Amino acid sequence: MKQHEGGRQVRIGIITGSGTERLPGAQVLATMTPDTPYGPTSGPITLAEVSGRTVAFLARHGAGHSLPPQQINYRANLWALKSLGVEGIISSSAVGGLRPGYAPETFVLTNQLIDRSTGRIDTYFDGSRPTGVRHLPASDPFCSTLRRHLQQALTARGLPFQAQGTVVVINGPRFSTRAESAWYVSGGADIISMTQYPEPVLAAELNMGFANLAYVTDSDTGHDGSAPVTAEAVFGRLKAAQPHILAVLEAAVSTLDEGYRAPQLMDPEAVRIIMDQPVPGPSANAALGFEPAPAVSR
Ligand SMILES: CSC[C@H]1O[C@H](OP(=O)(O)O)[C@H](O)[C@@H]1O
Ligand SMILES: Nc1ncnc2[nH]cnc12
Repeated sequence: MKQHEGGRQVRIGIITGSGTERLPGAQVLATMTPDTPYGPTSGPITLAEVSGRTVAFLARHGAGHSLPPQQINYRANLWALKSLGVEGIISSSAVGGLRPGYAPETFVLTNQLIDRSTGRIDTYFDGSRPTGVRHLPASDPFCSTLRRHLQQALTARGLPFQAQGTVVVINGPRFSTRAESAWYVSGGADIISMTQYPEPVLAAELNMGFANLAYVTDSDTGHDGSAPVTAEAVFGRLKAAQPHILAVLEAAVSTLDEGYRAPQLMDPEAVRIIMDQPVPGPSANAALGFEPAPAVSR
């Protein structure tokens, strides 16, 4: 088990989405910008104490929401969290609701996904390392234990939620057409996102558990008679909901006991080979076309 900051173990990661770039209730212990074999993360990773637990926190869109969903370096983000010792990740996302029951201001504990993104690198097992060919069993990409902790937190606060939901993930940055939205509903989707892929499968490839707290900000193209979604409407709803989103994330962290073990879906030896890769450093990142990471601060 890796240890940081005077022997503290970092076992829980938090990845937040649009509108949530800080954990105001957390005591910050350190801020770091880890290099990875895949280039820089979305931004600094903050080690913080939340409800007596040390967590590693990352805002997926970077500082000032500078990264659009299709440009996020998902592989670097998940690799960096694993390298800090993280075993389970709780994430948050703004989503559109596609059906009755998934109305704006409802929370959803996503349990299934349909990937309709394009061009995103969604595996560590791309043949470039001596891991052998690996195929992730992806039937249940969200961790039921982490979802249960989120459910307890939502219930305790009396917040409206759906205990299950299938998310369709589009590439963005544009929103969907009416025809696309209707098609996703006919295919079984309940909610729609631009970021919930490939985070869960990359986490699973590294034997980390992953759960998502989705918050419905809109009704997408307006199946319920409301106006079609705009980014402004999404951010407006998120601003009002932010205290609840943070409280639920923090409460879920507080109830996760030390005995949490992530589903082990990948051969640990293959994971070790991925995690033992040398980190090329900032100059190599630049050669790969990535911006240098911001400076480390403490
Ligand atoms: C501002 S609407 C589009 C943006 O918001 C969601 O991001 P996140 O899941 O990180 O909260 C959506 O998927 C898009 O990236
Ligand atoms: N309607 C929508 N489509 C895709 N991503 C979203 N994020 C929030 N609302 C969304």
